[in-house]
Amino acid sequence: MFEKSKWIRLPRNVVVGHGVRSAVVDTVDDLHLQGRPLFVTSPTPRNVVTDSVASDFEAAGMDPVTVTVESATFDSVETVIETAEREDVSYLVGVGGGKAIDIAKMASEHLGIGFLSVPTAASHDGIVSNRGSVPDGNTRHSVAAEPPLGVVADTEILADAPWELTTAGCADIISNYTAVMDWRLARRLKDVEYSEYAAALSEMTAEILVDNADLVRPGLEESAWIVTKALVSSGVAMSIAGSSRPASGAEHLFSHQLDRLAPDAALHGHQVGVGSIMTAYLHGGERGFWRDIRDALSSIDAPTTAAELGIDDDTVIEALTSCHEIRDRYTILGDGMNEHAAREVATKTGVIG
Ligand SMILES: NC(=O)C1=CN([C@@H]2O[C@H](COP(=O)(O)OP(=O)(O)OC[C@H]3O[C@@H](n4cnc5c(N)ncnc54)[C@H](OP(=O)(O)O)[C@@H]3O)[C@@H](O)[C@H]2O)C=CC1
Ligand SMILES: O=C(CO)COP(=O)(O)O
Ligand SMILES: [Zn+2]
Repeated sequence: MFEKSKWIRLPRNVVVGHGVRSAVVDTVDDLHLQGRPLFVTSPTPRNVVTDSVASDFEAAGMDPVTVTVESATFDSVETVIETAEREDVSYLVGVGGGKAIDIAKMASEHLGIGFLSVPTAASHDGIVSNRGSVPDGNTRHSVAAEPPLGVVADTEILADAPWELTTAGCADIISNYTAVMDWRLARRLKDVEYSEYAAALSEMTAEILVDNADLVRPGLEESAWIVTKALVSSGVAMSIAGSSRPASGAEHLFSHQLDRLAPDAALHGHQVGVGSIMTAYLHGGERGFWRDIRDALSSIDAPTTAAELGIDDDTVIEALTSCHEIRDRYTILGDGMNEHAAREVATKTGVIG
C-alpha cells in the first residue's frame, strides 16, 4: 500500500517590484490578518524602511509596535517573543536582511502566529524559505521554522542596498549547483530523502541567474528583480524539499564553520560562494566545473578567494577539515578532509595563495 504523504508550506502572497513597500498594508488586508502587528527589524533596515512602513500601518489604524534586534541570537528571539506577548500582537513583520527575517521566523514559530517577510537586502535565500537560522551553541545551520504568510520585496529598496549584499545573494544561489550535487551523492550513498522537483528547481534557479549575470550590475534595479526572483525560487525549492538540502551542501558547512572561527568576517553568501568553488573541485577534479563556478562568481563581483573574504588561509583550512562535523548531512566531504587534501583543493582553486 502507498502511504507516503507530504505537506508543502509556502507563502500565499509574494509581491515583488518597484515601490511595493506601499503594498505591505494591502498584503495584510489580503491575508485577512487582524489585530496588532509587531515589526521585527535591525538597525540599518529600521532607518531605511521599517519606520516608514510602520507609519503606513499607523495611518491605517493598526497601532504597530517595533522591536530592533542587533544580532542573530536566541536572546533576540526571546526579546521578540516577550515583546509580542507583552504588547498582545497578532502577527509579526520581519523587515531586514537574513538576521531580522530569521528572528521573526523563529519567534513566529514559537508564538504560533503568522509573519510577513519584507527583505531590505537581496542577500540570502531565506526570504521565502521555511527554515530559520539562529546560532544555538555549536549549531549554525538552519532548522525547520514557519514560512512567511506573505513576502513583499521592494526592488527599489533592494537596488539601493550596498552592492555586496546583492552579490552575496547571487553567490548563495550559485552555490545551489554544488548543494544539489551533494544531495544526489547523499541519495546514492546514504539513501537520504530526495526530491527531483526541488533539485531541478534549485539547479534551474542557479542556471537562470548565471545566464542573466550580464544584467546583474550595481545600481540597476533590474538586477534586484532578477536576484530576488531567484532567491524566492530557491526558498520555494527548500519548502518543497522540506529541508535546506536543495540550497545547502558542503559549501554551507564550510561557511557555517567560518562563522564560528571568524565571526562576522564576511557575508553568508560570499562564504558559501567560495566554499562552492572548492567543493565543485572535489566533485569534478581539475577538469571539472569549478572554474565555471569561480567565473560566475567573479562576473558578478563576488569574492573567489580567502583574501577577498578577509579570512586568512589557515582559517580556511581549519574550516575545511572540521566542517563535516557540525551537522548530520552527508556531502562530498565524507567523513572529513585531512589537512594535506584541504590545502591542495584550496591552493589548486586559487582560494588560498
Ligand atoms: N533561513 C534560511 O533559509 C536562510 C538563512 N540565512 C541566514 O541569513 C543570514 C545572512 O543574511 P544577511 O542578509 O547577509 O545578514 P544580515 O541580516 O546580518 O545583513 C547583513 C548586513 O546588511 C545590512 N543591511 C540590511 N539591509 C540593508 C539595507 N537596505 N541597506 C544597508 N544595509 C543593510 C545589515 O544591517 P544591520 O546590521 O543594521 O542589520 C547587516 O549589517 C545568515 O544568518 C544566514 O545563516 C541565509 C540563507 C538561508
Ligand atoms: O543558507 C541556507 C540556504 O542557502 C540554509 O542552509 P542551512 O540549513 O545550511 O543553514
Ligand atoms: Zn545560504
